[in-house]
Order: sequence, then structure tokens, then C-alpha cells
Amino acid sequence: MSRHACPGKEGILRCHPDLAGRDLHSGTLTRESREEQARAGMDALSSAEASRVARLNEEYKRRFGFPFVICARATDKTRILRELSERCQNARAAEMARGIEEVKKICRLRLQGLVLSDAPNKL
Ligand SMILES: NC(=O)N[C@H]1NC(=O)NC1=O
Repeated sequence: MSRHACPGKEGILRCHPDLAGRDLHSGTLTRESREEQARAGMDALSSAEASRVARLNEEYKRRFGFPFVICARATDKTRILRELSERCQNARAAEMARGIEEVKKICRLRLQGLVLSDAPNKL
């Protein structure tokens, strides 16, 4: 992923649904995303928190042109809210690189889950 030119990296980041976004509330998230976001408590936000996340997600996308991405399984609601606010202030290049690193963490944990699960037909 790190070798992709910008269009590739932006495309990868744009594949990810917003945190606590409409997909989570409409039930159109993938099982993996739903579980990851729920585990971080993103499905149990107060109305004030939900409004703040929605506003910051839109601000982030408006500023960078791709969504805020974080590996929700590696963190929690409080830290996600803080990082979303803080990372809005970063430079675009820095956020593209950080987003790709977060995607790598998400992929690594998903693959570990597949390999370590006792699913009959793993791959
Ligand atoms: N926007 C975003 O980070 N979404 C992803 N993060 C995660 O851990 N699961 C997702 O759906």
C-alpha cells in the first residue's frame, strides 16, 4: 500500500466507511466494520458525541478529500474522539500517511482474526 501513488492511497482510504456514520446506523456496514466500531463504543455515543463525530468527520473529509480512518479495535471511543479532533489540524500528506498506517493495522487484525479463528474454511 505504501508504494501506491496518491490516487491509490486516496482510493484505499475512501473504501472505509465513516466511524459512527450513516452506514453504522443504517446497518449497511460490513460485519467486520460493525464489530470493530461497536467494540470501540462507536455504536453507543451520546447524542452530543454523535453530533460532534458527524461534524468532525465532515470537516475532516472537506479538508482532506478522504475520510478519517483509525483502527478502532486498537483504541476506544474517548481516544477516537480526541484523535479525530486533533488530526483535523494535520497536513494532508501527514494524514494520508497516517490513514494508510491505520488501514494496515485494520488489515493485520482482520487477517489475524481469520487465521486464528476456528472457522472451518478459513480462506
Ligand atoms: N473510518 C474508519 O476508520 N473505519 C474503519 N475503522 C475500523 O476499525 N473499522 C472501520 O470501519
